[in-house]
Amino acid sequence: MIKVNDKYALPFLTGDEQSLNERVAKIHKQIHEKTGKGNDFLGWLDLPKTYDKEEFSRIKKAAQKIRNQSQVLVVVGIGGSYLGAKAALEMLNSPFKKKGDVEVIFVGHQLSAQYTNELLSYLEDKEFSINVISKSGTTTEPAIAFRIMKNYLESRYGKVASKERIFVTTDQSRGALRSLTTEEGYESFVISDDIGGRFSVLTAVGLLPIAASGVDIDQMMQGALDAYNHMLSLDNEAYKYAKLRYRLYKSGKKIEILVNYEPSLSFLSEWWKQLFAESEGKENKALFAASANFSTDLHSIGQLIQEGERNLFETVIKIGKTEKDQQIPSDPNDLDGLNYLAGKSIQHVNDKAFLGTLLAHVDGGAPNIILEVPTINPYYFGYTVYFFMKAVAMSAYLLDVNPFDQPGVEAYKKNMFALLGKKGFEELKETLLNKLEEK
Ligand SMILES: O=P(O)(O)OC[C@H]1O[C@](O)(CO)[C@@H](O)[C@@H]1O
Repeated sequence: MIKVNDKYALPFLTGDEQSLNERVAKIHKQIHEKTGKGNDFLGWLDLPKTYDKEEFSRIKKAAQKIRNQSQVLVVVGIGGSYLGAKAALEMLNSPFKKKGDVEVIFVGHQLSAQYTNELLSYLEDKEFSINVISKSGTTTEPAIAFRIMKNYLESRYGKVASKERIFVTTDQSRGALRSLTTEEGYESFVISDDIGGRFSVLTAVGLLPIAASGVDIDQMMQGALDAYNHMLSLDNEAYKYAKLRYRLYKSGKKIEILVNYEPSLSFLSEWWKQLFAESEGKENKALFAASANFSTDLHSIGQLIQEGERNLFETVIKIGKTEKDQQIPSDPNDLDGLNYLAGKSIQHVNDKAFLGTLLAHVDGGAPNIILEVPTINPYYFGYTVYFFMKAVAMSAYLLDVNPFDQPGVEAYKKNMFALLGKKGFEELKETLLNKLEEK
């Protein structure tokens, strides 16, 4: 299980814990009785127990089909329809491509012409399939990418054979992607109405690309189920984390940096950023969700964490033990002076880097919350994502905002549509053009 170590955060805390505990108890009831703000988006809460087993086995079959017919799986999606799968793949697969592996490549998570063009060239001599993921089916970035990828796929395999290579994950009945799927007869999977994008990694949204890459999704769901059970009662580690970050926020901290000491966790942090920032960042509230990869970033933003404005704290994901380790060899000449480490492992050095940094940053006035995760495997991916989802629900409710909407994301979209000349946005276009011309 994940343990929250608060030893290095407690000295920085102010505020009355008793009254906070009473609020937490009330919110816990609200979450489980589904009576709080946005309560129609709590489908993720019981999912590890109630997920559709029939669809789950269909996902595994589709993943196998993709593995049989493709060298590359192109996954089209953005935000919650991208980050969860990306986080799992980075965390659980080797950073170096192995012969025979299905390579999963994402597109539609930005609007880069260069990237899209390079991808098309890369696919030229490879067998590939597409998994397009969009709950709304209308998000501009993936919609454009899918149109381009589908065109290219059909030019390669023909329209009929392409149908065997397109896998759609979208809403059950609404949206452009659902209509297209029904019309073309693509194999499809459902994102249920009561699960928002950033809470969807344990649905087909995450499961299909993750399974296609060869990761054991049974283990992943087992981890999520255990987390679900460990976090059913009021006294749980997710709420402990939520309370700590809330109290740090209330004592004046404005930035939370999620820190890891394993590069394979860097996209878990990207997933976490969306989860916390979209859930909490509203009504002029919330901690800024940032991330850092150590020891890499100790040689860049480490200086600021140590001595910059004291408006931040760190939440460190500490992995107990990695599956693989590497010994440092002895050298007869010892010109680099490293023989004092000969026979020691890199893991050992990394552990000392963690401890040294922890003490230095805490001494420098940066509180540290430590999340102790035993190891990196599919089980702990499932466990960790459920832990964070439960934590963010509590944390956002403590801020008294709706954890499950994201109204602010529409602002850039509207402006972009207007500037692109989309029908219905003519007036806004005028206003924007005037603004751009103002000196
Ligand atoms: O799956 P969709 O509907 O394409 O949305 C993708 C992402 O866009 C957002 O709605 C924000 O625009 C996210 O919440 C979501 O994860």
